[in-house]
Amino acid sequence: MANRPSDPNKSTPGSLTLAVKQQLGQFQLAATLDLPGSGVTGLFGASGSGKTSLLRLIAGLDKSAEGHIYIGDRALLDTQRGVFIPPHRRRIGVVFQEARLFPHYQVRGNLTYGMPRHATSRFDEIIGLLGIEALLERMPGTLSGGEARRVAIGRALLSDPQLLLMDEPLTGLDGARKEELLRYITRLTQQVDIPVVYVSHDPEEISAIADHLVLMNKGQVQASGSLSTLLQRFDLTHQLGGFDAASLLEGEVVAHEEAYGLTHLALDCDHQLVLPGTSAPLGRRLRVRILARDIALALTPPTNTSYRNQLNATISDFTILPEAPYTVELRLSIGTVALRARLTRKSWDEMGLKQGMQVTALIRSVSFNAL
Ligand SMILES: Nc1ncnc2c1ncn2[C@@H]1O[C@H](COP(=O)(O)OP(=O)(O)OP(=O)(O)O)[C@@H](O)[C@H]1O
Repeated sequence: MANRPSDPNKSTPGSLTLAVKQQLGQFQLAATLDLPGSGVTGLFGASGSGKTSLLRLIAGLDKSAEGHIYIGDRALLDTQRGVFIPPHRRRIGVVFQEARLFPHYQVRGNLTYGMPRHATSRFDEIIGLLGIEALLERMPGTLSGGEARRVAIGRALLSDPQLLLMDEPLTGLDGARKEELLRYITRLTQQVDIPVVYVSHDPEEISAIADHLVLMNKGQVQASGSLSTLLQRFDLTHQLGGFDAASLLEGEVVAHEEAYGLTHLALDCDHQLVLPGTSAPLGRRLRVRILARDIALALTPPTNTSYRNQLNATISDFTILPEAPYTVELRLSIGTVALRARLTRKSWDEMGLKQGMQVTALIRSVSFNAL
């Protein structure tokens, strides 16, 4: 079990530390975690892996666990010391799959319910970030699903929490509403300095929002670390999306080709990517996602191709996973940046590829998904 932060000087303010055990019928949750005190942690795992159960324990909605949960050096639960802080005193904001608004209060009343006086100054900023200014006098029953969730997020934030928990907040929304709400949530998490634990079983959603990833499997924490690092791990390929194994790259917008609708992104090394045009201003940092299966390799830089991205790369590692014996999983390094790729075993053999070889990674610009 993880150590309790007994020395307050050693615990990071706001960081969540827990080691809990709970029996739920046949299911046993046994989770040990130490999360960063800022940014977004994606809590990811198959259906029934224990994500919601863990979130309920953190929020204090379930009393039947043993162990401890701390935020910094503040105990929320410590069964050895007989500590259980009730949910309303934990200073944790919770957003569930459904909005759970009070039906007889206007949106404004829902937002200000439970808002401490010192949070009043944040009201305008938060409703602005969530784009709900025009909804304040409406009744919850008249809101769309996406609007109601934005109000629920606003209410959770205005309760002045030290931690925000979100349990699949996009569930049940259609494609366009989902994207819109994801954009609001991403913007919010970038501007509001409160750590967020975000539960989802959608790899793309997690890639868009999370900095840190916790992978749950059968009630246990299988892996915890920075999202981009865990995405590079071959052994987690299956759990992290399988066929959709991807890499996250981050860079700075350095040029727009208006006439062709293309944007140039400088990676953290000497390389540039060309992607579909974005409205991001020059100098803005952008995160892009690229699927392993969208990368092709050539032994020498080809001429006359339609690939807009031709990057000098080194094969840093490779493996053949038992569940996919006819494909080769590769890790490429492009300067300091790591990139996952996947080839058929036949291409690997015919090209005579080996670890340490220099190759050219070919990527069509349309394959990049700006997040
Ligand atoms: N009160 C309970 N009694 C018995 N079993 C329970 C109880 N609560 C949860 N479980 C079981 O614990 C397991 C984990 O459930 P949990 O809802 O935490 O999973 P999850 O990862 O959030 O899944 P999903 O992605 O489907 O929401 C499931 O097998 C569930 O049936």
